[in-house]
Amino acid sequence: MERPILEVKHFHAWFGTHEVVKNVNLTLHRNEVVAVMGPSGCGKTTFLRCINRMHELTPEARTEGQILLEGEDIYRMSPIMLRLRVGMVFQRPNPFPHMTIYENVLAGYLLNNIKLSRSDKDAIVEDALRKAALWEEVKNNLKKKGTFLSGGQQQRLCIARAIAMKPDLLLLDEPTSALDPISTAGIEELLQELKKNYTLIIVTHNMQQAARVSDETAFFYMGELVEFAPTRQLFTAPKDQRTQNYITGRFS
Ligand SMILES: Nc1ncnc2c1ncn2[C@@H]1O[C@H](COP(=O)(O)OP(=O)(O)OP(=O)(O)O)[C@@H](O)[C@H]1O
Repeated sequence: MERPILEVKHFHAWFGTHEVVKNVNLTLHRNEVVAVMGPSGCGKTTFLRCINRMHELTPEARTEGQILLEGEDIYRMSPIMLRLRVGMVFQRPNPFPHMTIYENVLAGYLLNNIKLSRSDKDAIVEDALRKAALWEEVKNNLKKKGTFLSGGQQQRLCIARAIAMKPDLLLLDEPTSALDPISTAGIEELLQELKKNYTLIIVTHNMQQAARVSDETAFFYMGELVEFAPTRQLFTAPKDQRTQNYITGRFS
């Protein structure tokens, strides 16, 4: 069997003395969509931010344990190199306002001073925008600012920006929570396409969304990974009472 893309081993995260991720163990394989679900404040975003080492940017934040990306300990890599391999899409679409659509897609290269020929740039921009299902809508407006797009289009632009770097792993933190239902459906459809080429971890509050888009679901409660299972199994036959309580709406 091929090596897992991500292995999380006895992993903890703190803000000061407050432990918000508690002894998480998890193994992820390629070309899967994994949903991370759980009540507000249970540590979903913090966990995601540990995977690309953004957590440590907060003063007083610390971690313990291991996260291996293709067998390599991410806490022994340079955070900059790691973030080239682990893309992130945030809750609110955040294209760079001073950049054109074209430059936004290439932002990871531009900001890291990675030199490319004009033809390479054109090819990367077209490929990433096609994969993000945005090319047809913007191909004649590449010199316009990214902020001129609708919210759903801006989020697809942010996805294009992340996949332009050809990441091993794409992290999405509630990527549809600021979008209307039609844009949300568009992004969910896109996730199914993206999984052919990428491994995705999506934090979501929305159980229906987790059920629709993911192959596996991780249920967090008060910092603990309570249950990690194929999505259908987790929703139809949860093993833990806390998962059962959550999916039947006994707490939110
Ligand atoms: N910058 C911070 N400094 C201190 N504590 C924080 C910080 N960010 C989050 N926390 C705390 O860490 C815990 C986990 O927060 P986190 O945002 O990871 O949860 P979440 O499950 O993603 O919540 P939500 O679904 O509401 O976004 C919470 O108790 C929160 O108050």
